[in-house]
Amino acid sequence: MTRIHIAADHGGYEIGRALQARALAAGHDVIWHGPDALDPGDDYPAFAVRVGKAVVDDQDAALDAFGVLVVEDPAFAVVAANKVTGARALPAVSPNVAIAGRKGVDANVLVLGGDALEQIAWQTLIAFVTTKLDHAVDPARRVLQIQEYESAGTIEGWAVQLEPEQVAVQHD
Ligand SMILES: O=C(CO)[C@H](O)[C@H](O)COP(=O)(O)O
Repeated sequence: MTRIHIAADHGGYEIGRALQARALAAGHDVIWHGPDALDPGDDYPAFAVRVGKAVVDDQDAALDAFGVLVVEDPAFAVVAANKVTGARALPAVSPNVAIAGRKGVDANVLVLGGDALEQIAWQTLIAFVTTKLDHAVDPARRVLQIQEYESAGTIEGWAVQLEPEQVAVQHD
């Protein structure tokens, strides 16, 4: 069962709640990170950081977890979520964009726009949580380089070299 941490600010509240309901109905372990009700004055950074941190904590504990944020302009919340060490948030307007983000950079937080059609947003979410990082040296090495900078503060050290046998075994 995939755990989905989800939140929305006032720019995406309705779609956020709709996606929460659909994910629950589909059998996922869904955790809503707020707000409790539509608040036209709320601010996205707290939701973005909460969701990013919850996902990273779960992934560090080897849980299958993803984050979903729904806001008016996804780019802003992407910036906030990516301040969490270990978060790799990206905006996606379609399943294909979500799939590319999962395959290319092992993205773990999906940021959707509140003006998205519910059905497209749902298909994008499902594509995101069911696609894996490409089992290839290049994307794996690049994710390791990002992680190297996050943890060591350098971008040219231990993670630059990666041989094919060092890529983690893919589990389907
Ligand atoms: O897009 C957003 C975050 O990424 C917010 O939903 C947006 O900034 C809200 O702005 P406003 O209060 O002006 O409606």
